Amino acid sequence: MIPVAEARARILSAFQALPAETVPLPEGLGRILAEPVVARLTQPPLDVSAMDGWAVRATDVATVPATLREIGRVPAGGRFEGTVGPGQCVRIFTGAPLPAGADAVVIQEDADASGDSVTIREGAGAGRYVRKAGLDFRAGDTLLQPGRRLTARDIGIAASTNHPWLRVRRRPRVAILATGDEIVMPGEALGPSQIVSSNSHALAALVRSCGGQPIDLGIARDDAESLTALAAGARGADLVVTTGGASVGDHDLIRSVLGGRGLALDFWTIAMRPGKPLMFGRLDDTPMLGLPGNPVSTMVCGWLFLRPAILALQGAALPDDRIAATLGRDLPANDRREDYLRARIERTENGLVATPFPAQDSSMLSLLAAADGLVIRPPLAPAAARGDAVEAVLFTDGI
Ligand SMILES: Nc1nc2c(c(=O)[nH]1)N[C@H]1C(S)=C(S)[C@@H](COP(=O)(O)OP(=O)(O)OC[C@H]3O[C@@H](n4cnc5c(N)ncnc54)[C@H](O)[C@@H]3O)O[C@H]1N2
Ligand code: MOO
Repeated sequence: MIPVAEARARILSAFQALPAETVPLPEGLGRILAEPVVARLTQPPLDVSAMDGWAVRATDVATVPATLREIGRVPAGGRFEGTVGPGQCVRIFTGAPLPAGADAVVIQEDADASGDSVTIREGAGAGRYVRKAGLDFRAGDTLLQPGRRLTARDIGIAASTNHPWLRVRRRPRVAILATGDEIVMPGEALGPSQIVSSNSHALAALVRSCGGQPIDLGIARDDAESLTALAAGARGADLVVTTGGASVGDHDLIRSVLGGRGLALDFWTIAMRPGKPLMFGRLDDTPMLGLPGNPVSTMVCGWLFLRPAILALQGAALPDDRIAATLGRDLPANDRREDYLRARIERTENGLVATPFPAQDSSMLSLLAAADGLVIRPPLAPAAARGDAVEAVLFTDGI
């Protein structure tokens, strides 16, 4: 059994970023940026008004009230060709370019207009309500760095600088192979001792939420022929994930069958609960992560080992999902496996409080669905009391 941190490091070292591809801007949402987004223009392109009112010369309104003559008007998208001279002003609207000669804007609430005569009641210093050209960004500025998962805000800024498409990492193709005679697909007729392959679906959803493209290879029966045939479908994937058949029982065939058919293991078994029989290696040329079949073990290992691999394939940094919390209940001493306890995590006036559920059996998906995260108990940790400091994983979108 190798430590959790070593398993994670060995898995991560096997992956590098996939090539980039070009996608239309709206399809960039959630993708990992492969090349910097550099401003193609300056924003705003000219000095513009931030308000509706009159463009003035600040010196003309240094003493108020002051009466000016309106010599024209300029809407957003328009342009006033003349120059504002002493005693003159131009009617202006939000976003419109400031006319030559003017250096400030008086908002319309502070002025009274009658014909072309405008009486200013509140003065405005030079630069008042003027957005200088380039206030937001200038052509050539780097606005977004590679490795970033694109948000709606990022799509907005890329659009504002006139990028119709983006360079993002190709979505990793992740083949998912379930195993077991007792497993059937949702919707299929269930025999008395059969169960639904929740793992296939939960893993596919996890893959998708990390930016990958899941490929369902189906459910291999507990025989060498079925397993070999379905595992062949992994060819061409960037990663194959198996679930079940990882342990030591007579029907746990992943190592015994695939071992003779192209599987080269890097490691098998880690000092972790849930997830002890985790395996990692290559199936021919395809990296392979063998997850334990228990549904909670599959998903907790999916979060801790599969997600980082999919992010590494996209050149994305692993978001920090660790938090400091205080324990909401007493815990017994731990054995030599690093324990990940499903827990409710609440924000209180004393900070985050993490309360592990009393039951932790790795078949109980209901408690995983109810959990906000996982309290981490290091190997051989002594008994802990309510109120003690603990580290926890906080689930974010995707699990
Ligand atoms: N003698 C030992 N027995 C076991 C050990 C051990 O060290 N010695 N380890 C236990 C641990 S820990 C785990 S975790 C499990 C993992 O075993 P497998 O990876 O071989 O998983 P299976 O036996 O195939 O299945 C376990 C459990 O999960 C259910 N399952 C499997 N696939 C799915 C699926 N796609 N969707 C939903 N549920 C699934 C399956 O029906 C079993 O109930 O081994 C322990 N045993
Ligand atoms: O490691 Mo198993 O995942 O404890 O049930």
